[in-house]
Amino acid sequence: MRTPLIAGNWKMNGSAALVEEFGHAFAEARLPASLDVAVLPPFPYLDAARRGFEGTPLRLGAQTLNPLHSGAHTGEVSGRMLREFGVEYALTGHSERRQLYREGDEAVLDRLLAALSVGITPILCVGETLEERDTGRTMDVVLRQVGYVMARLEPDQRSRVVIAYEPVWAIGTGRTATPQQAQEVMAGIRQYQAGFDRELAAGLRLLYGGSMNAGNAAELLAQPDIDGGLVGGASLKVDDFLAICQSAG
Ligand SMILES: O=C(CO)COP(=O)(O)O
Repeated sequence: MRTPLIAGNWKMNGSAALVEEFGHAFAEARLPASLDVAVLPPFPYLDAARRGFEGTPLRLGAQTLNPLHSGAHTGEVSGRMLREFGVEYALTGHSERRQLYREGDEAVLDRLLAALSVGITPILCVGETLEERDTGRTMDVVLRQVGYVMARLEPDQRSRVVIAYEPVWAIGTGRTATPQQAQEVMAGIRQYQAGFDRELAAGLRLLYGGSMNAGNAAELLAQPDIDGGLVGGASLKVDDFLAICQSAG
C-alpha cells in the first residue's frame, strides 16, 4: 500500500516563531499511524526546523535546489547542503519556479537528478494553466511534464519520485479542483506510468495541490488515486495543517 504524504509548502512565508509553533503542536499531535508529513520552510529556517521538529513526526523538505553540488553560483543552495540539514524531500518543477524563474523541463530534470543523487526524495510538480484546461489540453500538458522526466530516469530512480498534480489555476486562488477533476488527471498519470511499468505505477505516490484546506482535504484524499497533498496557504496555520494531516488517515 502507498503511505499517504502531506507536505506543507510554506513558499516565501513563515518565521522562526512559526517553526517553533509547529514543533510544539506536532509533538503533542495524534496522527494516523501510517502517514508521512513534511514541512518545506524557506532555507533560513531549516536549521531551526531540524531542531524544533526533533521527536515529532514532521520531516523536512526544501522548495528547490541547485542541480550542482557546489561552485560559483551566488545565491544558490545545493542538495548536498540540504542533506546536511536533514532534508528528506525537495520540490522540483513547482509552477511558480516554472513561471517566475523560467525553469523548463530540462532544468526540472537536472534538479530532480541532483536530489536523487544525494538521497532526497524529489516531488515532481506538474499541472496545467487555466487556458490549457479550457482548450482541452490538460492531459497533454501534464503527461508531457511527467513523461519528460520519467522517461529519462533509470527504473530504480523512477520508483523514488513522488508526483504532485497542482493545476496552476487552483494555486492560491481558493478555487480547488473538484475531487472528480483531480482524480481524473491523477488516474491518467498512473495509467500512463502503468503503460511502462505496472508495478511502479501501483506504488507511485501522487499528491494533489491547489487550495487544499481543512474543509476539502478529506474528500480529495478519499479519491483512489490521490495519495496525499501538497499544501500551500493552509500549511501556514498549524491547526489547519494538523486537520489536513488527520484527514489523511
Ligand atoms: O502551490 C501550492 C503548494 O505547492 C498550493 O498552494 P495553495 O494551497 O496556497 O493553493
